[in-house]
Amino acid sequence: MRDDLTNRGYLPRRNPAFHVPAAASARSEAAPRAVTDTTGAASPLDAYRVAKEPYYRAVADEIALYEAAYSVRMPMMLKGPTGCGKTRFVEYMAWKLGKPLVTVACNEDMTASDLVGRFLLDANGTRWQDGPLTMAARFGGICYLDEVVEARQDTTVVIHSLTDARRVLPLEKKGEIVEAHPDFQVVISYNPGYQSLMKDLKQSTKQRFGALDFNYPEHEVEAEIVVHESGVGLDAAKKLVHIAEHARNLKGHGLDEGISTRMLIYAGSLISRGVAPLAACRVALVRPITDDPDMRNALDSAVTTYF
Ligand SMILES: Nc1ncnc2c1ncn2[C@@H]1O[C@H](COP(=O)(O)OP(=O)(O)OP(=O)(O)O)[C@@H](O)[C@H]1O
Repeated sequence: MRDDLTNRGYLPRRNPAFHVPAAASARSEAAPRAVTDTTGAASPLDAYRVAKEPYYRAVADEIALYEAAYSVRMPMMLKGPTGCGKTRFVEYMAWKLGKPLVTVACNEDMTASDLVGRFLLDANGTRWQDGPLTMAARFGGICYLDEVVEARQDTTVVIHSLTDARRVLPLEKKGEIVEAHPDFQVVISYNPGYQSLMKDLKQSTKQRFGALDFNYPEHEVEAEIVVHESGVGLDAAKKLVHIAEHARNLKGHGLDEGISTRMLIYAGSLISRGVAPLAACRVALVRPITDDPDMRNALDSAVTTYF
């Protein structure tokens, strides 16, 4: 049930910051494909397999481009506004390529040790615990740093030696240099709308990545996604997309960000469970994105145009 809800967008996939993907808990359906390190031992990344095919509706040639990038282990940057499908895409690609996916939700309190690892004290003394980046590098996973720009620049630089020709990670505290497993890849997500001079990636970080642009899909495709993910009918889904398009035109004119595909799925989910469309749109589309009374009125009247 939880997986069903997660796949339909009701439940968060990425909290806490360093997590086992929801799909991993439903692993029993797929034949287990053990991850091995170079010595052939089983790996802790087994828990990070995406076992069930995630629903992903391709919008252009992003799947082929990503596959080509992965074939040369090019680090990738997924650029686009919030809730437009970047995370779903990387989950789908990890499944398609049969690689474990280790996701880290970046934040400004994150330190390099949170990524790389640290010594822990337990009953038997101190022991080293790999962080998510080290684990993915050691055992060959895709490490997805979501909203990487939220991390401080001195944290982000730890990925530099892994994202150029060296493909190594020095663990200074441990006195070890980890050579990245051949399957290892770093993927970051980046919302260009949020960037400011104070908060941006260094050029020396950006230039280590290939980049794929994401945006809200065109009308028919977005409606198809909303139908699939929320269970709402196609007519209502199309109306929801019209409302979103209206709001997206107000970005920069009173709205910081437009209504995302994720929000449309929330609205569709409420409608498909019997909530009146006006109320569903207010709760899921209008109230979350603005507190400005005039803007709320403008969006409410856009809603009443369609419902
Ligand atoms: N092309 C798509 N195919 C299938 N589902 C999609 C697609 N685009 C968006 N979605 C749906 O929209 C929801 C939000 O997308 P997702 O979580 O991938 O956004 P995101 O771009 O990673 O957002 P954020 O930057 O906030 O993390 C997904 O859970 C999925 O249901």
